[in-house]
Amino acid sequence: MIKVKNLHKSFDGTEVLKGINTSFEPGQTSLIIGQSGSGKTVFLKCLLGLHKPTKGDIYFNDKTYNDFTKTKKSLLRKNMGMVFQGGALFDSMTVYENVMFPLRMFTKMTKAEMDNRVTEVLDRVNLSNANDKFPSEISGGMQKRVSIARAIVNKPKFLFCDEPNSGLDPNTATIIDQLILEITKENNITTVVNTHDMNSVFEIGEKIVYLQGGIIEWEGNNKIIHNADNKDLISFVYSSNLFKKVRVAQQKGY
Ligand SMILES: Nc1ncnc2c1ncn2[C@@H]1O[C@H](COP(=O)(O)OP(=O)(O)OP(=O)(O)O)[C@@H](O)[C@H]1O
Repeated sequence: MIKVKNLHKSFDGTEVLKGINTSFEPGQTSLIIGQSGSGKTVFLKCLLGLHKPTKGDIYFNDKTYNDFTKTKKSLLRKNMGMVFQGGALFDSMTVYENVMFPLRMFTKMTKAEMDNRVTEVLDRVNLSNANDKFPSEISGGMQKRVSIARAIVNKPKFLFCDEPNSGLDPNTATIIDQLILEITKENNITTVVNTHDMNSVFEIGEKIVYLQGGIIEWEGNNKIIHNADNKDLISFVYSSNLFKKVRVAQQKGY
């Protein structure tokens, strides 16, 4: 569970986040959406502890970063998995080595234990045949699956995904969305996804936070978004003719 209380973040006196209050539940995929420059990345970086809030607090199971000693902060970070926008795989390492990397860095597992865990997660993301391949030898969708495997190999309690579908075709994007949703449920992870992908909003938007100008303008889920009374949100989500038709269908209860 993550609770965000009155979160502010400024850079050189310019306020980017202007008092965010929200929470993210375990076992649920929560999406942060909003126009370019609305503060999504800054918000995600605050959650990850990469930006220190100017004001306000973020609670991870009732503890804030401020409550923690250096050792406990690194323990918390160990409990966080991150899927980066571009995948951020190490080009010089095989798929297997990429996924093993966090275990080598953060645990004292034996080689046999690491082998078991890496095999388990690669199997989970349907990549058991790609162990010896390098990132340049696999498709973008497979790279994203490796990135997800690497993010969950340490059994994190919190999973953060920055634009996990960028650069993927719609079919592959749906597979990645479903994988994130399933892994969230199977492991009861608190998952927060930063996305521009409106398909994801409808597919996995169990909670949706709409940021505009550094504040939350609307919050809800994919079952009620078609009835939102926020004009900016509606024109943002249902911008294409196809999605306008989706909204009409949703309002008719299809
Ligand atoms: N390190 C920084 N220093 C100064 N300003 C920053 C910094 N990081 C972000 N900003 C500013 O904060 C604002 C919000 O940026 P942010 O990257 O969070 O937007 P975003 O919603 O993620 O946009 P996009 O969808 O295009 O990625 C922008 O005006 C940006 O210039």
